[in-house]
Formats: sequence, C-alpha cells, structure tokens
Amino acid sequence: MKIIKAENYNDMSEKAAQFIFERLIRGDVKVLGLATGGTPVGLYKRLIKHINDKNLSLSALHTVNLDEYVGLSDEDPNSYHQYMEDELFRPINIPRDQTHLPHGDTGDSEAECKRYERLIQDLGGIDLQLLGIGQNGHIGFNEPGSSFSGRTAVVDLAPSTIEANARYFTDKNKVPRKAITMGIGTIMESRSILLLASGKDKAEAVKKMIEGEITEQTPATVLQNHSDLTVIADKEALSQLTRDI
Ligand SMILES: O=P(O)(O)OC[C@H]1O[C@](O)(CO)[C@@H](O)[C@@H]1O
Repeated sequence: MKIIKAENYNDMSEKAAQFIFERLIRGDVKVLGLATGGTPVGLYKRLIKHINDKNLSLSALHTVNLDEYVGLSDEDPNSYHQYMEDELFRPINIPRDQTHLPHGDTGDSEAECKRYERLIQDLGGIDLQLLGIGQNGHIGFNEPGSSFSGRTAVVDLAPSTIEANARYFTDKNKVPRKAITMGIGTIMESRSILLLASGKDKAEAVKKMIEGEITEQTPATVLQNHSDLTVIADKEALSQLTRDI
C-alpha cells in the first residue's frame, strides 16, 4: 500500500487528478473505474481541466462506475448517472456508449447485476478503480458484513449511509434504501486501486483500513490485501494513524 499525504481537500484532489491523468496519457488505463459521493468532486474538476488543456483523446476509454441507486431512472437528478454527467462526462469528450453505470430502474435488478458484472469481465476487467470510503468503512455500497468475494449485487444501505447521503436529496425520505453495487470481489480484481479520503469524519475508517484487523465488518480493510493500492488522503483523514506518514 502506498500512502500519499495531502495538505487538505484541494491538494488531495490535485494529486489524485495528476495520478489519473498521467496513467491516461501513458495509455495504461483502458478501463477506468469511477466513484461518486462528495470526495471525488474536486478531482473531477481538475481532471476535466487537464484533459481539455492537453486535448487528450478518450475515444478508446471505457468507464465503469461502482454503483447506482435502485429505483432511480438514469435521468433522475439524484441518480449517479446524472452525477457523472454533471461532474465529469458532459464537460469532456467521451463516447457515451463507453461510460457504464448499472441501471437502477430496469425492474429486474438481479438481471441488471449479472449484465453489469459480465460487462466488466467482457471489457477485460478494470485497470484503475477509484474509491472513496464511507465513515463505516464501506467501499462502493458494500456495507459492513459484505462478503469479500461478493460480485455485483443489490444491497440494502446502512441507516448511517442513508443519513450521510440525505444531504443530496431535498426530501430525506426520498433517499433510496437499496442500491446496485460492484461487489468487493469485483473491486479487488481491479489491477490498480486509488482510494481518496478527506476530513476528520473519515479518520477512524482510514485508520481501520490501514492499520486495523482485516474483517468483513470494515469492508475497506480488505484493501490491505491488494497488491497495487494507492491512498491519497489529507492530514485530517490520516490524523488517527499511530505511525507518521
Ligand atoms: O465521498 P463521500 O460523499 O464521503 O462518500 C463516501 C462513500 O460513500 C458513497 O457515496 C456511498 O455512500 C460512496 O460512493 C463513497 O465512496
């Protein structure tokens, strides 16, 4: 595991944008795994600028997102489809049939999970997967207790996750209770992983992820077993580590 310490959120975002952009330019990343949530917003802003300033062609790139809420259509303003349109896809020139997310409203989520898992395999797997981390140590929407060998599946969201994500919804009662998420087994097969964390709210989860016992009760601890994991986190998120970075 490589840990890169950032001064603050902006510094984390710039370091992460550089990290991804360098690998895109080198052609190392043909399939890029993307994340949603508050954490990567600053990274996406900067990545857009790097891509557009350098006129980098993304014509061969495929992206696969970690998750989507069950019950929301692709057009729903709270869907992760719309988040990705707003935060990354619209401002860059990427073929839309190469940006992939699970669909939340197919009416047959089990079949959708199978389709999405197969798609990832058909693309040849993920070269670089971007992750955030939940305060309870979740990755994607894999909540505490999720199997380390899980594949893309429908999951129930933890009450704390519903609470944390309510800030994006006008009505807290409208936060979906279920999501489709890439499984931990699927995520762990990514050839490289980049995890971002910012702020003291994430410090306990980050400490467990880096120094804690590997347990399904804290999903992110499985990342200790990954052979190519980079963590870019700011000082506050790293503040509970017992060792100095
Ligand atoms: O970046 P945030 O908003 O703190 O969210 C952390 C994690 O929680 C999720 O948003 C899911 O609740 C993940 O997608 C994200 O990685």
